[in-house]
Amino acid sequence: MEEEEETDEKAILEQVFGPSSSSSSSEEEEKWDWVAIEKVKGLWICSNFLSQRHQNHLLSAINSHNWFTGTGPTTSNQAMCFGNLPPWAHQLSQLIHTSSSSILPHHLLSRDPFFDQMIVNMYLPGQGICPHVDLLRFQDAIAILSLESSCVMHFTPVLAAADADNSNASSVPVLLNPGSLVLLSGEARYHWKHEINRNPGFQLWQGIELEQSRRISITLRKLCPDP
Ligand SMILES: O=C(O)CCC(=O)C(=O)O
Ligand SMILES: [Fe+2]
Repeated sequence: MEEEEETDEKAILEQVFGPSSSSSSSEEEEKWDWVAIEKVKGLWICSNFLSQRHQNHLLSAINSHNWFTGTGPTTSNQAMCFGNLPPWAHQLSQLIHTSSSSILPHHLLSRDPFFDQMIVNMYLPGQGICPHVDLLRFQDAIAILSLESSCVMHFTPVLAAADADNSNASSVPVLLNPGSLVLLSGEARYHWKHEINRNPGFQLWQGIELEQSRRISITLRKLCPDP
């Protein structure tokens, strides 16, 4: 990483999460190890996007909205924001922008705001999301931050999806651990479906079934301009 980028990174992290205390400074040294998922062009994962302290900070910001604290059958498991994001989400968006400056094409990085729509999803063990391509009302470059519980997200080519055997064979698993950020752009965003199946037996990573607890995800996207 260039020296200037490192300074940027530190400044934004401090702006978002406050200055790091010396006791936790070694844990705070996030280097943003972006890994390209080879089989899915435009799919990137950064497993160490947020330290534990930074994850806790975000979780308390989310909890302060009381989105998921209701009881009974009408309890919501999703919160959506359009346009004006809460300050913590706006800052997270800036952090994602800085961190992805060497990955995303310039025409995506130069848009302002970078993201203007957010969904926060809360999944209990066993709950996931069916295979889908995100709606075309959203532009390219979608970011998903994971908190609390790990899960495996599967990517399947849109064209293979109709043929069950073929789609299983070409499905690409990606581990989303807490604190990780996944970026979908280009082919990964438009030509691959993504899915999280948390039914018993499906959350396998390297042959071992993941232990599940509540999972929270923050999805950030940018709306297309009105036609
Ligand atoms: O919760 C996640 O990790 C994925 C959410 C998602 O794919 C969506 O909201 O379109
Ligand atoms: Fe999605």
